[in-house]
This record gives sequence, C-alpha cells and structure tokens, in this order.
Amino acid sequence: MHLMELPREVLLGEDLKDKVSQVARRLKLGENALILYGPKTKEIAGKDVEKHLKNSFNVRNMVIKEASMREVQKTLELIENENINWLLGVGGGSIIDVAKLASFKADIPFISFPTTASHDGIASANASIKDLNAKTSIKARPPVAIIADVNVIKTAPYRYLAAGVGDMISNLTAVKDWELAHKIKGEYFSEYAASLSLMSAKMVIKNANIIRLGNEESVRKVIKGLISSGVAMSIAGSSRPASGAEHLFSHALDAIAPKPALHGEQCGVGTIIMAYLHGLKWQKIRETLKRVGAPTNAYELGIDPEFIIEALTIAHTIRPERYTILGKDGLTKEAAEKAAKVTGVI
Ligand SMILES: NC(=O)C1=CN([C@@H]2O[C@H](COP(=O)(O)OP(=O)(O)OC[C@H]3O[C@@H](n4cnc5c(N)ncnc54)[C@H](OP(=O)(O)O)[C@@H]3O)[C@@H](O)[C@H]2O)C=CC1
Ligand SMILES: O=C(CO)COP(=O)(O)O
Ligand SMILES: [Zn+2]
Repeated sequence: MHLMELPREVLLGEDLKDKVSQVARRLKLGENALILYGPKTKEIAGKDVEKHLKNSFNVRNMVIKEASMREVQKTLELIENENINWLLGVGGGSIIDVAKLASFKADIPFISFPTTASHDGIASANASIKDLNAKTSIKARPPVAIIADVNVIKTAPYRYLAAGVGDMISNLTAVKDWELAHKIKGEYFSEYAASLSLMSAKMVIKNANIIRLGNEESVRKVIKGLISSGVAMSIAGSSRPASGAEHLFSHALDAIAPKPALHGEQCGVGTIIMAYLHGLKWQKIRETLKRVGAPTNAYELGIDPEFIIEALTIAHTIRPERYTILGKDGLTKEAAEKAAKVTGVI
C-alpha cells in the first residue's frame, strides 16, 4: 500500500510572521511547540515568529547548525523531555529537513516556514540528511502546513531564488533518470508525479525573464513551483521525480568540495551535464540558468574543476540503489572531463 500524505494548509502571502498561531489552532496541534531555526534564520524571521507564537503557546526553541542525524537526535531528545506536541521549522532546506525528520520520528506534526525559495523540500515528504559523510534521502512526512511569507523570502539574497530555479530545472533530468530506471530496472514509475514535476521545470524555463527581476512576482512563481515539485515527490513516495544524477553530483560535491555552493546551484550545473549525457537540449537549460543569473560553470560555483571531475566520477556511488544515466559503473575520468568541457562547465 502506498500512503500519500499532503499538507493541509498552504499560506502564501505578505506579513505572515504572526499567522502561525492561527494555523496551529485551526489544526488543533496542541499547546507545546518547538521552533527550530538556524543562527541566521533566527535573526531573519525566527525570533519574530517565536515572539508572536508565545502569546498563545508554550514555546521552546533550538538552533540547528546543519542537516545531520546528530541534530535530528538532539531535537528528538528535546521533544521527549519537554513533551512537545508539534514542530515549526523556520529556515532554508537544512532546517526544514531536520524538522521534517524529527517530526516523523517522534510522530508529531510540523509546520514549514521557509525563509528562502532555494529548494523544493518546502513541501516534500522526504528529508535529505547527512549521515556519516554523504546525504541520504529518508522517507518522512510532509508538513501539515506551509506558511510562506513573501516579505521574508524577498529579503534573502537574490542568489537563493536563482538556486530555487536550479533545483526545479533538475526535474528534467531527474524524470529522465526515473524513466530509465523504470525501463531497465522495473522500478515503480508514476506518470502523474513525473508530469507534475516536469511542470515546475517548464515553468521556470518559460518565466526566466520574470524570475530574474527578483521581485515579489518572481518569489511567488518560484515558491509555487517549488511547492508543487515537493508535492510531486510526496505523490511518488520518494524524491525520484526531483532527484536524479544531477542531485548525486551535488551530493558528491557536498561531500568532497572544500567550500560547496548552494544545493540548487550545484544541481543546476549538474543538470546541464546530465542533460548532455541523456542527449537532451542542454544548451536550453544552460541558457535558462544564465538568464536567471544562476551559476553555469565551475568558476561561478566557486569550485575548483578538479572537484567537479571527481564528483562526476563518484556520483554513482552516493546512492547505488538509485539507478541513473551514470549506470552501475559511473563515468570514467576521461568521460567526465569530456562532458564537463563540452558543456562549458570546466
Ligand atoms: N527534502 C527535500 O526534498 C529537499 C531537501 N533539500 C536540502 O535542502 C538543503 C539546501 O537548502 P538551502 O536552503 O539551499 O540551504 P540551507 O538551508 O543549508 O541554508 C544555507 C544558508 O542560507 C542561510 N539562509 C536561510 N534563509 C536565509 C535568508 N532569508 N537570508 C539569508 N540567508 C539565509 C542559512 O542560514 P542558517 O545558517 O541560519 O540556517 C544558511 O546559512 C540541502 O541540505 C538539500 O539537500 C533540497 C531540496 C529538496
Ligand atoms: O533535493 C531533492 C529534490 O530537489 C531531494 O533530495 P535527495 O536527492 O536527497 O533525495
Ligand atoms: Zn534538490
């Protein structure tokens, strides 16, 4: 049986920092809340959200430093000791993933309060968490509600919005990889989830000129696309519709690069290369990324070409069970160099 869970409320609008209480009341989430934020997102929105919430709920807080099992474990201990009824994650993808996995493990609901439009984990049911060295994709539960405050998200540096475009354009190669795994390995494939995921990618290609303006309309468009990409993952029951070889490349960079770039930025560059390997029109993908001002090469990512090549050659080992265009054996160093050079990545 495949149980599909989806968020019950999605608020997208201006000045929503004081709306969490109303949503939590409507959904009858209980009196004891735990708010998770990062060192920066605490200042950006977390403290204000917490202040409002304290008028109606008993609120504890915790600063999360990274999306790791250690942070999930610490959160679970606090939930247990303080008898917490529900969680609120205020931040980027890392904070939301910790909240998502902790809420799933503790079997309590969580609300997603994104501070950036940089990733499609805002609404998804899976969490990407670092365990030992690499990120694993863990099945969890989607947020019970999403509160996306355009005014908060608008104040994030433009780079984050462009990263969100990279995370969505990834869906083009992710779906190709999924089709391949379906044909070659007989893996479950959902045509509906695949179409929904592709819709977000096509939307960013079509609207690149609007998104590049970085205004309120841009933020709304990107957020809606990211939410529906997350819903596609919930429908599929895994991150398959939005995470293929281009994501493995990004996860590999996170593991080996001295200073990785943003997740969506790395995935965007990975999409150019994987589209080339799939025989897709990679130039069109690069053009969209250029148009929105997202990185399209090693230099713009701030990552040395040698790490790009290494990441390409080890990407297939990150999650061997996820079959992609990289196959079982991955790319040779020569093949990796050629793909990166032809596409202008190095
Ligand atoms: N589960 C899923 O389906 C998905 C998960 N992901 C995961 O999400 C993560 C990437 O998320 P991403 O948001 O790119 O990065 P992070 O959440 O790691 O945030 C990167 C940095 O940006 C800061 N930040 C957050 N909001 C703002 C803001 N408004 N203004 C200025 N700085 C801000 C963070 O602050 P602070 O230090 O305070 O946190 C942090 O220092 C990865 O771990 C990736 O694997 C991505 C896509 C889908
Ligand atoms: O980032 C994702 C989709 O954009 C999903 O994450 P995983 O690659 O960790 O499954
Ligand atoms: Zn992603």
